[in-house]
Amino acid sequence: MADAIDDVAVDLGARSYVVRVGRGLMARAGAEIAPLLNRPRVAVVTERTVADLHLEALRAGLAAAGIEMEALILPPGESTKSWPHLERTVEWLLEQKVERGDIVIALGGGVIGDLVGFAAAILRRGVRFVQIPTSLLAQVDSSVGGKTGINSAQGKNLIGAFHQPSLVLADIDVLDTLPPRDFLAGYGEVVKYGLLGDAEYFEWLEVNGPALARGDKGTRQAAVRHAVQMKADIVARDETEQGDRALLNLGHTFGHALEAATGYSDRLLHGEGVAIGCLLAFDLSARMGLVSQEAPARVAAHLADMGMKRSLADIAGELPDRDGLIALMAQDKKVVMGQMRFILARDIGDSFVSSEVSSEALAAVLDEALRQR
Ligand SMILES: NC(=O)c1ccc[n+]([C@@H]2O[C@H](COP(=O)([O-])OP(=O)(O)OC[C@H]3O[C@@H](n4cnc5c(N)ncnc54)[C@H](O)[C@@H]3O)[C@@H](O)[C@H]2O)c1
Ligand SMILES: O=C(O)C(=O)C[C@@H](O)[C@H](O)[C@H](O)COP(=O)(O)O
Ligand SMILES: [Zn+2]
Repeated sequence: MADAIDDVAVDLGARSYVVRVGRGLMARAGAEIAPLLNRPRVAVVTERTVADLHLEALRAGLAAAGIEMEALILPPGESTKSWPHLERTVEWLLEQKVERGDIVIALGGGVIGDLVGFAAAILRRGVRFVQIPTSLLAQVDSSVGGKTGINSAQGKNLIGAFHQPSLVLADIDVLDTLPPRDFLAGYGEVVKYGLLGDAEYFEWLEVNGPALARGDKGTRQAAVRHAVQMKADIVARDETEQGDRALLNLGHTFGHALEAATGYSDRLLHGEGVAIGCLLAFDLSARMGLVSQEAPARVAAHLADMGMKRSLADIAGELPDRDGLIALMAQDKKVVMGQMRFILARDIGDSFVSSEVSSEALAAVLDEALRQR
C-alpha cells in the first residue's frame, strides 16, 4: 500500500539527490528509477537473505515500468565487505556490460550499500547507482551521504571512496522482515543522531523507541525521516568530512576498533559497536569533566530499556587488552598527524570533535570497561 512519501533532499550541487522515505516504494521502483535510465535495464547487486525476501518484489516493481534486471546475489554478512567480493562484483558488472550511462542498484543493508557503492565508484571510473536500503541502519544512515568502501584487516572501511547515489528509495515496509537483533543494531545509529545533535529527538526516542521496536509504521516513518534529514543537513555542509561530518562518527572510534577486534563477525554487529561506543564516548566525556555523570547514566538507561548491548561485557569471547584496543583505534580515519580525534559530548544532543583527549582518561575508561567483563 502506498501512503504519503517523505522526500529529503541532499543538496550537493551537481551531485544532489533525493531520499524517498515511505511505504510501497519497492512496488513503484520502476517508475521511480525510469527517469534516470538511458535504456530499460539495470544491474542489481544484493545478498542471499535479502534476495530471498525482496528480490522478486523489486523485479516486479521494475517490470511494471518495462525495466529488465539481472541480479548478482552475494553472501550476507559483514565479511562480504572485502576485496574478494568487491572483485567479484566489479567483474560481474563488467560481464553484464554495464555502461557508464547505466544504473547499478544496491539492494540490501549497509554491507551491500557500501560494497556496491564502491564498485560503482570504480567501475569504468564511475557509474551511477541507486540505493534501496533494506535494513533500519541502511535507511537511517548508510544509504545517505556517499561513504562507500570495504574493510581491511587493519581496520574498518579503510578502502573506499566518496560516491553519492543518484536516488535512495527507503521503503519502510521492507523492514517488516528484519530480525530483532538487526533492528536493534540499526537503532544504535538512530540513537546516535539524538546524542550527537538533537536532544529533542533523543527524548522522542525515549518515549517512542518501544513503539518503533514493535513495528508501528507511523513511528517508523517519522524516525527514519528525521534521521535522514539530520544526515542530509550534515552531509550538505561537509560532504567529505573536513569538519562537522565527523560528528556522525560518534561512538565509531570505539565501535570500529571493537569490530576489527571481533573479526567483522557476528560476535558484534556494526550498530551494536556504535551503541557501545556512544556510551564509552559519554563515559570518556564525563571522566574528562565535560558532561555530567547523569548523561551517560541516561544513555545507558535508554539502551537497557531497548534491550540493547551496551558494554564490553555484552561481547562474547576474547577481546584485546586496553593497549590492543588503543592500537586498533589508532587506525581510525580521523587521526591527524598521528593524533587520535574523538567525538565527545557536552550534553545529550551536544557533541563536538576533539583531538584533546587525555591518554589517562582514555586508558581509565577502557580499563573500567574491560574490568566489567
Ligand atoms: N556508508 C555509511 O555511511 C555507513 C553508515 C553506517 C553503517 N555503514 C556500514 O553498514 C554496515 C552495517 O549495515 P547493516 O546493519 O545494514 O548490515 P547488513 O547489511 O549486514 O544487514 C544486517 C542483516 O540484516 C539482514 N537484512 C537486511 N535487510 C533485511 C530485511 N529487509 N529483512 C531481513 N533481513 C534483512 C542482512 O542479511 C544481514 O544479515 C557496516 O558495514 C557499516 O560499516 C555505513
Ligand atoms: O556518514 C558518515 O560520515 C558516518 O560517519 C556514518 C557512520 O555511521 C558510518 O558507520 C560510516 O561508514 C563511518 O565512517 P568512517 O569514515 O569512520 O569509516
Ligand atoms: Zn556507523
